[in-house]
Amino acid sequence: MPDTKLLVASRNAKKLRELRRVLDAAGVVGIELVGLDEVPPFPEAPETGATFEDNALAKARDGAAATGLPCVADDSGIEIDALNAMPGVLSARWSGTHGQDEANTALVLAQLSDTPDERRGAAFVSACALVIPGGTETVVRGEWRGAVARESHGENGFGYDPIFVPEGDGRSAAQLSPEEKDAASHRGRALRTLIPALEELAGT
Ligand SMILES: O=P(O)(O)OP(=O)(O)OP(=O)(O)OC[C@H]1O[C@@H](n2cnc3c(O)ncnc32)[C@H](O)[C@@H]1O
Ligand SMILES: [Mg+2]
Repeated sequence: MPDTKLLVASRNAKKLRELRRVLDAAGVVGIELVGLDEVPPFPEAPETGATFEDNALAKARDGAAATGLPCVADDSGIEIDALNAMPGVLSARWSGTHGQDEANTALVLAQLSDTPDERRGAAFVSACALVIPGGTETVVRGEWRGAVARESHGENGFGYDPIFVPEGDGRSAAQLSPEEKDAASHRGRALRTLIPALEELAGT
């Protein structure tokens, strides 16, 4: 039986690499991951949902509708206690332009410049949606608790990783190896709860 193609609908290359790594590590046999660059371009709804779940579902629905393939998508961000859980769904464009990781982290560090250690709590959140054309829709959430550092450290990962220090670790998320991050991260946690739905999709 040929592998079931699963479209992974993300245009963030570093996030896509993580999505693929976690799904591969999950060892779900019978699934072939397909990237957006392997399918004809299609219009994507703006990410204007109020929640990570709304946005993840919109991205996965768009991908499934445009290609007829089962589609998984992630919407994620950082929720900072001292900013009333912002940037949240605005994480990618917090500094005003989409995907400017350094500008986003610099702005957050400036906003928390006088925030004491005990009030620098934060959590990464990932909502992952799996939409099967003519079939089920599954949305799951993973969270990763930590704190916002006072300066950037580390070269790994992407986005806010250099200023996020996971609970129980003195290093930033950008100082973790990819495997260490996947084992603990919001995205790893969310995707691992999708495994039963993925195994059902693969017919295994
Ligand atoms: O929507 P897609 O195409 O998947 O790509 P994106 O980068 O726009 O992704 P989101 O809309 O989900 O925004 C996620 C933003 O939240 C931040 N973020 C999400 N996951 C992260 C992680 O694991 N480490 C660091 N920052 C993360 C980072 O700034 C991302 O740009
Ligand atoms: Mg996005």
